[in-house]
Amino acid sequence: MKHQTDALIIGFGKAGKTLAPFLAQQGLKVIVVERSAHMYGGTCINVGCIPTKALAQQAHLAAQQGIRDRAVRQELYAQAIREKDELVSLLRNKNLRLVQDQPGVTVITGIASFETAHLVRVETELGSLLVEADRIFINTGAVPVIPAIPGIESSKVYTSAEILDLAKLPERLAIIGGGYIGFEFASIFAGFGTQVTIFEQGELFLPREDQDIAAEVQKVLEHKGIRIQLQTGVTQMEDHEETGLILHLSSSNRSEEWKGDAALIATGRKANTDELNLEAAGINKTARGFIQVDEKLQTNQPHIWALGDVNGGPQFTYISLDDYRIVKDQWFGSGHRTTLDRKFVPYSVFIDPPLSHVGLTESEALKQGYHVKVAQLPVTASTRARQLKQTEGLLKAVIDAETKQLLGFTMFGVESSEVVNIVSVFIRSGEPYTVLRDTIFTHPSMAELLNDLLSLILD
Ligand SMILES: Cc1cc2nc3c(=O)[nH]c(=O)nc-3n(C[C@H](O)[C@H](O)[C@H](O)COP(=O)(O)OP(=O)(O)OC[C@H]3O[C@@H](n4cnc5c(N)ncnc54)[C@H](O)[C@@H]3O)c2cc1C
Ligand SMILES: NC(=O)c1ccc[n+]([C@@H]2O[C@H](COP(=O)([O-])OP(=O)(O)OC[C@H]3O[C@@H](n4cnc5c(N)ncnc54)[C@H](O)[C@@H]3O)[C@@H](O)[C@H]2O)c1
Repeated sequence: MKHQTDALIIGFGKAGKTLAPFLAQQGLKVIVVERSAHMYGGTCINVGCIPTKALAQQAHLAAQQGIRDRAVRQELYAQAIREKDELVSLLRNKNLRLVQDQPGVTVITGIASFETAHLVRVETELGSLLVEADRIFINTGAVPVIPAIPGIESSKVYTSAEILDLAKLPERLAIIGGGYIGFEFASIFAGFGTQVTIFEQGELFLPREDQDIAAEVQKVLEHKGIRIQLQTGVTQMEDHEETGLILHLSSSNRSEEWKGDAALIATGRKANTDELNLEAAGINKTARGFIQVDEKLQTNQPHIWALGDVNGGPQFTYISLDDYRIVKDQWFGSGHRTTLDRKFVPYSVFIDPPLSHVGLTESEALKQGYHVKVAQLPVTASTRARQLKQTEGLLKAVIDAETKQLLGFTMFGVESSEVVNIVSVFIRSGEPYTVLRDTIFTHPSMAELLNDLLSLILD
């Protein structure tokens, strides 16, 4: 069977699921192909942001109760997994409805691969079909990088998606890789009382952050029982009848073993293109294996675009959403939007409490030749944090001493993932920091700390 369509979207990611109804509302015939019925809504809804943050919230509540009894912790964990599953299932159905119920959009469940630059084969459970499209949007996301470690195929070694379904709370968990995923799962499992050790090959803890911030985060995480071993690689993994899993480790000065129940692989994510047969469409890839795009997300084939993680941009749901905006703007907007005009993109690592940042760090600003003024404030300064009983962490602002502009902001503390968005909007306004310093905020709130933090800057 062969379908003819104006627009074909491969992958039900954030960009694709937003683009599909929009294009249909403009009168285009749209087909969305998603490989798995368990993935309507994409990574974020099913195995990414949403389930991890749902578990993080329950882990936080469990940690606050400080329960040591193993059976009670196991029950709290099992309940959290059940609630996470319910939430994911609800959102997956809602996402499917939002796309499928839009007149003009057809969702096909199957694996897409290129036959030619305009023709795509889809392997469904009921057989194979072809889709011929005028325009094609690739939104197939990313998959975990699995390092070549002997024994990694053990059933006790999990990817981030697999560990979300782990029924039994591990007593000892190793995490390979100290990045976003490693830290967020470390925080989740430590919250439920698991002894977590992170093995990171790099020599610095949180290398992108200023070292005063990194030191504070490390102190708080270690206080929560998370061990962090830098400059450590895993050379072999072995199932063991009594202990469960043994990891053979190598660091610069010694080799040792770790014994526990389970390990999580969190060593980065690579483009999900293996099944696409990009060669048949003549689509170029970058040296890192991502689909090569220009600043308007167009591939070397002018009728094919790549959006989201698969194009090698920052791997965040909100960047995938912005990719949608860039593509939309090319036909239905000013035509000016590009990836180059993304300024001051914030991020949050959802550990407990979250670490959030926007703009330059102090060391980046100094490297770029700015003459800076810096303010720091502990979260204990906040009455709101005291009410919430979450007084860990600190805030830091970096100001250009000459122009008085706010160059960067970091907050390690409760509700930082909200506060950072206020600062991000403010920095883009180009106003001097004094405007934010003197802005009226509600009380009690975490945002009002911005008044106090910026008042520490002396003119
Ligand atoms: C554990 C975890 C936690 C995360 N937490 C956050 C967070 O808190 N905040 C944040 O902003 N980001 C987070 N991210 C990153 C975020 O999930 C991704 O950046 C985002 O989901 C990428 O979306 P996308 O549009 O690129 O595509 P995806 O959402 O990845 O969708 C791609 C879809 O394409 C389908 N597909 C793949 N190949 C084919 C094919 N050949 N044919 C048909 N369909 C195909 C896949 O099944 C998938 O559904 C997290 C990621 C992970 C793994
Ligand atoms: N809160 C969020 O926004 C959020 C949450 C989760 C994931 N994400 C996205 O998902 C992406 C992938 O996350 P990630 O944590 O897998 O990748 P990452 O790139 O953030 O971190 C991977 C880490 O693993 C280390 N590493 C690599 N190979 C190793 C090895 N063999 N042994 C030990 N350490 C090794 C690297 O040095 C690095 O520190 C992130 O880049 C992020 O964009 C975002």
